[in-house]
Amino acid sequence: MKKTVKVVAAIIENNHNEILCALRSTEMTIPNVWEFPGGKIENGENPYNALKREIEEEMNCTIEPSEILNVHTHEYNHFIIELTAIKAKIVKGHPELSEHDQFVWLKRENLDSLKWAPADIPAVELLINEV
Ligand SMILES: Nc1nc2c([nH]c(=O)n2[C@H]2C[C@H](O)[C@@H](COP(=O)(O)OP(=O)(O)OP(=O)(O)O)O2)c(=O)[nH]1
Repeated sequence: MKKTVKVVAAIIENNHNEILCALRSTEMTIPNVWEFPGGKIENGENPYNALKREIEEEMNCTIEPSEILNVHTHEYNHFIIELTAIKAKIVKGHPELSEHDQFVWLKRENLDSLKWAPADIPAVELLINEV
């Protein structure tokens, strides 16, 4: 049976109504596709705290999560992901690249110009339709 992995991802919006998109590197699982930064929820961890921890670790900045955009389950070849997308603002620092190859800030209407991780597509569509 495939393992289900719980992942949180941050929909980080700046003051220009742009959203932070991150390119998974060639060394990561599911490489060379765009995602929202975040990572796996640890055992017993609250999703909001997990997201704050992941963003500190992977971008060296502090976020304030606000609300859940959506929760979507997607089956990949080797595992099932339950992806919780949470809206957030940066309250300290600027995103620094470590694990990702690239960051871009995009307006909602341009989000569909990227090749997204399959599990992220429902969140991307919700964001595009928020305009
Ligand atoms: N952080 C994040 N992960 C996502 C998204 N969409 C999506 O399918 N994933 C997948 C990629 C990874 O397999 C998993 C998240 O784990 P992670 O961010 O800790 O990734 P990782 O490559 O370090 O994980 P690992 O498999 O090497 O342990 O969820 C997303 O929007 N954000």
